[in-house]
Amino acid sequence: MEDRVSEPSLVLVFSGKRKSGKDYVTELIQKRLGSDVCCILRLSGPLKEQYAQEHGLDLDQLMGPGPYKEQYRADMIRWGESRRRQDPGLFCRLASRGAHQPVWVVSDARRLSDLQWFQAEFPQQTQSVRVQSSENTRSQRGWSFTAGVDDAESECGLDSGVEFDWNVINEADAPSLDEQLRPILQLAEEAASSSSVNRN
Ligand SMILES: Nc1ncnc2c1ncn2[C@@H]1O[C@H](COP(=O)(O)OP(=O)(O)OP(=O)(O)O)[C@@H](O)[C@H]1O
Ligand SMILES: C[C@@](O)(CCOP(=O)(O)O)CC(=O)O
Repeated sequence: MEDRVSEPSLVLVFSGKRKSGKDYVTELIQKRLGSDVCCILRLSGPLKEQYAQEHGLDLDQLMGPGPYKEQYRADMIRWGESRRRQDPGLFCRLASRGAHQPVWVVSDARRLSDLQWFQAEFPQQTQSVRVQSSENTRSQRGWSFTAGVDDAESECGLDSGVEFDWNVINEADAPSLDEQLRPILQLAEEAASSSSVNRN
């Protein structure tokens, strides 16, 4: 693996629908664990970087939560799919370049091939996490159904056929995120401390 500094002790692979809160939840995990222990890997990061460069777009806005990226989403999906057809692990590999923390949080798996890549590379360490929110809640966060996006593989590729190790309900009337994330954070802390023992 090019540029990999060290093997992770735990890889948490997150997926969820648009505006389910994948970024929000994964950023909360990183905040709780600290950025020395936990890095966030966005598979869409290298994809958006290259897409922005080729199309002369504003990368910061493409990376953010606002409406800008939605104008380009359908075309970015097509563009990314053509790259993935040539090399299904491309964005997984690029996103994990240089990651050195013991806990990796992959914020945006969308296809079975994304999850399978991490499971194949790190069979002992990989756990899958699904973030769930109702359509009503997602709409309040700015989501509206877009044909060609919300009914395509990018949004539906992990809807069935996967038994997630963890499910997080990101809703106001669900138990607090801190409460739901407690066992995951505990696992991550154990993984991080076993990695520091092994490294010393
Ligand atoms: N539990 C929460 N409390 C408050 N705000 C939230 C919560 N979850 C998500 N949000 C807000 O909802 C919006 C969408 O969340 P986020 O960007 O994390 O979703 P996402 O699944 O990464 O979306 P996408 O990939 O479609 O951009 C953001 O503005 C975020 O701050
Ligand atoms: C193009 C794409 O990477 C956009 C992801 O954007 P975001 O994670 O929703 O901000 C989706 C995809 O890979 O199909």
